[in-house]
Amino acid sequence: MAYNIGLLGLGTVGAGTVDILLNPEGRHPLLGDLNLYRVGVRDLNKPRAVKLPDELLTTDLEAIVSDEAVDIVVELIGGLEPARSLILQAIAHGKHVVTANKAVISRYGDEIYDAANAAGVYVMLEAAVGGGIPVINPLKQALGVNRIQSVIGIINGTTNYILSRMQQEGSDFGEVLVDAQSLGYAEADPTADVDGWDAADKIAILAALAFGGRVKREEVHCEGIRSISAADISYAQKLGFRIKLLAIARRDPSPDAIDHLQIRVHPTLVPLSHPLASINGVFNAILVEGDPIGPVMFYGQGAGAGPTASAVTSDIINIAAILKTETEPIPHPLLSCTHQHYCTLTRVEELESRFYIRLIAKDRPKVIGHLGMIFGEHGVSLESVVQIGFREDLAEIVIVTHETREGNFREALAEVEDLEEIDTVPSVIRVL
Ligand SMILES: NC(=O)C1=CN([C@@H]2O[C@H](COP(=O)(O)OP(=O)(O)OC[C@H]3O[C@@H](n4cnc5c(N)ncnc54)[C@H](OP(=O)(O)O)[C@@H]3O)[C@@H](O)[C@H]2O)C=CC1
Ligand SMILES: N[C@@H](CC=O)C(=O)O
Ligand code: NA
Repeated sequence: MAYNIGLLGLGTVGAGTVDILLNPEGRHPLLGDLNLYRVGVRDLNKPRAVKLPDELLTTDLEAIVSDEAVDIVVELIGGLEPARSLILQAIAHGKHVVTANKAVISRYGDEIYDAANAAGVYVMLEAAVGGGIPVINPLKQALGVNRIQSVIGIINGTTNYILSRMQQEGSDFGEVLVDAQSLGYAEADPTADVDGWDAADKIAILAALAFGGRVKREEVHCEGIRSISAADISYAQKLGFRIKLLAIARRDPSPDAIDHLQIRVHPTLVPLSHPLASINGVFNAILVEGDPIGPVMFYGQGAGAGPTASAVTSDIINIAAILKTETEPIPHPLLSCTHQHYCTLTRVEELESRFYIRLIAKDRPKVIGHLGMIFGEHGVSLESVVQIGFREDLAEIVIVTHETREGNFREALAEVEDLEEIDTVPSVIRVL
């Protein structure tokens, strides 16, 4: 029995997927049951990384998702529209869907999964988080019996690649971003990577699976890496940290916030001894803590044609396996998504973190005393204060706080910024 694949998109991931589908030797025998039936693109004349017969390609994507012969629609065009509408149309026509599109799923997952459940079809998304790393299906299946306490990850390959090269070579941000784009890691608009939105989409998806409730993507606090400078990377190194863009989801430990989740994305100083500190380049890693399993870490290539296509194709064969073994496919309880309620997210001011602050101050007596006093008045205790560099009559001061409520820290910082002796506050970064 052959299952017809309608592929939408033949860019980086689409071409990687075709490469696996057309070269099944030495891979799972179920690949032999798949037939690449139609491929939808925007521009028929564009040079392609894979060679396909002309008659397979079309610019009419709606015809693919409504074609009776298509069994599985694989959406790899990216972006919100027309991806969302095409996925919904595919579902309405009874097609199973595989997608790598975290932007669509994190924003319209409720609509898409409601439609899929009503139609009795699957929407699979292993490639949407962590690229080739199996993390979605393990959260649904192998870790499903655990009470998950936290999910902390480096889940954007582009920013990890940029930060790693800035760390290793002292390279310039813009120059490394161009390399990440040419290697196929970055989104069509790399703003989504650099400003943390891509990681926020992904942690919203992981949190929904880990904690069993829907997450409103717009409530996820998100900061990117544009403001990270070579100076911060170097000071962090001297203080025993690496700067990483972390995506964090955990249960709120406060007794006043039962059932609340803390979900956020921001650059973070990670202690060198922490397992996430040594994840470099396009590699991603996701550290999950559950009860009773304890810590589990998933590690691998989080972007790029081949690794992402591996996840896409594994979802396709999962669906093919179900189609092959079940005459009347019913939503498989470990593969479908059925949660209905929305999780409550803790406001960012209530979060507890340590902070790294780099200040440029006038080099005068009592400056450090004033800083200590202001932070102290807001209940923010300082772990270390180092006056590191001098520039004419200015001093560079690097402070690391103890764990503190973010709201208190922000109030203190606003007062510090108003001090006559403070020239600028170039960096404020949370510390893990
Ligand atoms: N690149 C990566 O490493 C990863 C990407 N992803 C996700 O995978 C998806 C695809 O990404 P990627 O392969 O990098 O994207 P690309 O930009 O490389 O490819 C997009 C493809 O979709 C086609 N396309 C886009 N819009 C339309 C449209 N309106 N009508 C018809 N065809 C269209 C393009 O056609 P044409 O070629 O003719 O322009 C192109 O073939 C995205 O959701 C992305 O977030 C997930 C994990 C990793
Ligand atoms: N642009 C993304 C691609 C995969 O999701 C990344 O850099 O991680
Ligand atoms: Na994955």
